[in-house]
Amino acid sequence: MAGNKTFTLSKESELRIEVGWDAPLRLQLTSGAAEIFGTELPPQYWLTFPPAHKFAIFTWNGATVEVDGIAEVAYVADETPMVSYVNVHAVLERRRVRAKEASISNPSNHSESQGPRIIVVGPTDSGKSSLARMLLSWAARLSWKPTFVDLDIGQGSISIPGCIAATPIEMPIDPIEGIPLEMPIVYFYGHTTPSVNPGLYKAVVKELARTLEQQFAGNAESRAAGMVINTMGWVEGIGYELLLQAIDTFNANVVLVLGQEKLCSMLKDVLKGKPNVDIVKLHKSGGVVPRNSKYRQRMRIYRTREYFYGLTNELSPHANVVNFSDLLIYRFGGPQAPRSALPIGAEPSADPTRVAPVTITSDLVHAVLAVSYAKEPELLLSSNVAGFIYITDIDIERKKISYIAPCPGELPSRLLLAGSLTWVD
Ligand SMILES: Nc1ncnc2c1ncn2[C@@H]1O[C@H](COP(=O)(O)OP(=O)(O)OP(=O)(O)O)[C@@H](O)[C@H]1O
Repeated sequence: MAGNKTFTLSKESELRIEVGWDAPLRLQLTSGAAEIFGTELPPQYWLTFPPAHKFAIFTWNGATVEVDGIAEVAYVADETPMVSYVNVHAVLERRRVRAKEASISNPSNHSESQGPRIIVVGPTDSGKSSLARMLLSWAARLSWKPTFVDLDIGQGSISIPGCIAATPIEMPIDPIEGIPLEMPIVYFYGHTTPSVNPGLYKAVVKELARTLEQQFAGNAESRAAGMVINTMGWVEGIGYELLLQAIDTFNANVVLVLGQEKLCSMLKDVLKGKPNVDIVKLHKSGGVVPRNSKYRQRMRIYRTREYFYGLTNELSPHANVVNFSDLLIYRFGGPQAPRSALPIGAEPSADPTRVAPVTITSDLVHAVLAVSYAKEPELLLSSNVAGFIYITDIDIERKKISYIAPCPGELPSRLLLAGSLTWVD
């Protein structure tokens, strides 16, 4: 599709758009009211969407939208699962109101004043992130500040890939800029698939849950607003095991299962002993665009680039050179004890969460490292991270490391974590 085009949307329909890879696309709402994943569009205002963006403009009561530019795909669909999604939102809203009332009438009872803890599960490309966004934005439009937890290390939307993170959502999510990056709580796993070190993945999930639990205990407002947890699309084998762990660790009480009967019945069966957990099956939207591994890889690069340079290159990252001795780099899952060092008969067991120092070699060039808030190496697992740097050069002779950081000045800590994440400018 090329040039300007006006789309007329009738009640409860949506315009689905896929922006091409080569150029951005502009659009404006010319009449009526419409929203993108729960966030209302400003009227008569041109919005520019970057290449490869895929989204839907949904209207409850009718709207017209003018599109300028080339879209790879643009069509109107009037069959959507949006009514069922908003019905879930209405139930959640009542629970938040009840929790808030309880926090006023009985402030010491933390279980009654706990709002809904929703976890969105389903296979890859079932629309989990989009549904999580809608639920968060609809809640934020009603002045709640729900916490968004993203456990998807492949396509993380709060931090960079390889991390799990949480952040309060205080405003409807910007359809272009996404989740605001202000002060999220980020834990570093270091790889983009959990199978590299499932034990570590479980441990960082636990750490994030522990930190959030502490925050909720002291903040009645965010406790009542509850949380929305987005998960990975891996629902078989270890992936399924990790889902169950997440439901349990975050004490989720609403499990929304997108588009898979089998997963829903498995969860109902395994969670039948927990009557306070509601499991709700929802239809996947026909608009969800399946993404292949190449696209996902490209989006990961895009996301890391955005961290260092900003969405529109508005950040200017800083190059620094330090001595080897200025930085202490560790990695998790570090070396298991050799058999010879074990008591006779004992089997070597690698602790997936044990940290080991990393020897600085040229192998670290292009590595993305997390800067930890930990005060000592033993605390690396339980500490969240302040941000990331990437290594541009290692001078073995002069023992110097060159790196790029998103902001100037000294790093907040000299304890860094390495995984398998890399970035090439
Ligand atoms: N109704 C829709 N119309 C058009 N595009 C959509 C719609 N719903 C979702 N999308 C797009 O489809 C893609 C996949 O959706 P989404 O990210 O929500 O799925 P997911 O299940 O979270 O994926 P993952 O497998 O990464 O976990 C995204 O680019 C999203 O913006």
